[in-house]
Amino acid sequence: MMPRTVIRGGLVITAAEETHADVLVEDERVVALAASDSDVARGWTADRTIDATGKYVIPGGVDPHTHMEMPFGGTFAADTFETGTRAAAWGGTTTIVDFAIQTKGHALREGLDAWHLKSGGNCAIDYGFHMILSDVDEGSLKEMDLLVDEGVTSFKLFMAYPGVFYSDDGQILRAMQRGAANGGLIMMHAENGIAIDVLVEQALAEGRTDPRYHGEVRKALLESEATHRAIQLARVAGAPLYVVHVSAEEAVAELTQARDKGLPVFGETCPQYLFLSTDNLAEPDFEGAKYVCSTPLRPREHQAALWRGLRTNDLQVVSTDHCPFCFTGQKEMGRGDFSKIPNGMPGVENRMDLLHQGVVDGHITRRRWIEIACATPARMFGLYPKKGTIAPGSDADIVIYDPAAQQTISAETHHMNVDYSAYEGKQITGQVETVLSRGLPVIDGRAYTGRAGHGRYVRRSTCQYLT
Ligand SMILES: NC(=O)NCCC(=O)O
Ligand SMILES: [Zn+2]
Ligand SMILES: [Zn+2]
Repeated sequence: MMPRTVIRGGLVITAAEETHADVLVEDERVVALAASDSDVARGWTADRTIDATGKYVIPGGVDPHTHMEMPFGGTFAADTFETGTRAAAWGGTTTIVDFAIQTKGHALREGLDAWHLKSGGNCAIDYGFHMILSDVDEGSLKEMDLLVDEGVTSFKLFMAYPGVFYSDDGQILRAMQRGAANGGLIMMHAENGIAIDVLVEQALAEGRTDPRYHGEVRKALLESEATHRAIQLARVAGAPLYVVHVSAEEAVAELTQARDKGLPVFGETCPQYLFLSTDNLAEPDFEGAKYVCSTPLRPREHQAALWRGLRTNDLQVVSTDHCPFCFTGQKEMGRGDFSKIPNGMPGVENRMDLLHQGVVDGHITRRRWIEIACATPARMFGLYPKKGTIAPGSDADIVIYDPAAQQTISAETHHMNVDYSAYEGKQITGQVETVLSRGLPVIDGRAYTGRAGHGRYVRRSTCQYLT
């Protein structure tokens, strides 16, 4: 007999509906939902019953943008697949899609194999990969086809970071054309890196070396210019486009304009852009380094445009871009030169809670919370309905969420392998109570009960958001 779990009495929230329903889980899957007061639900027997009275029963979060152990800026992101996926589970995320990296001059396959080695047997929750293209040439274009067939169905390109990940417009166009043919979705880091490097050089030459200048040189106009250019290139290629970590109001406007034309252009933002600002980058005593990421944090006024974009579906997804570097020893590499601060921020544990706070604050509805954090990321990256919803046949990736719990975010209590929290002291209404990953309790009444190696690699299908 397969182990059976019944979750009773909660409010089941999916992107499509909210219902008072009991959920029957058999082994790794959801097998049925039935109204909590129905004879059908009452008739279910189970090995375990979870009482969700007064709680939300929501799909596990799908975070489609993380960088565990990423080599970047002369160091490595501080979370391993083991620590990072455990922290994700604590925060109610049950699937991540991380980025395997092609090293310049090397095959995509080499990069993908390396990421499988790092992650295999170490993850607490399920995971997939996108591929970062650092070297678009005939060889890597051909390899894209093979990767799509293997479930790596999305490819990130960079208009930023010349000499590291940067691709020029010709390379971008070629990759987009290939994506249009093989179904691979192009994800774009849209910032004009060539112009930014000029401004970095000028700032440093004038002695403007503090973390806040990271935000000043990476101008909103250079994000919107690159976003515009990426959209036009995608149109020429006849390819859909997904713009990652959108932070500038002007970039949202580019996406809105494209979508108003009916173009298949999508945008993602991250909690740091919704809750933090250049005020954080300007914190004294080099504390601003904690908030250095790219695209950068923007002045507070941009936040309203991002929330609006999430409401109007001009932005479809909220990921974390989790790329943690410790303040001590890592962020400190950039004392006296902001351009040497490793770019990236921690957040994989905080996303579901911060977005729930967005519900409490009236920015989005409960269903929209689930849509942007679970269902649409799953659809966008070919994981739906296995992930991102609670329905018969879906993986039993389920979170029991207490909407009334009060918590204070802190590095003292978080589970990410990083020595600070970007949201230190922030009060949140709502907290994850129990998390099932394919039926297995990985967080059980706020205790960790998962294990490294439970998480499986997921082969993804191509983007389902258009269909
Ligand atoms: N975002 C960031 O600052 N670091 C991670 C790499 C990237 O996504 O560009
Ligand atoms: Zn990026
Ligand atoms: Zn990233």
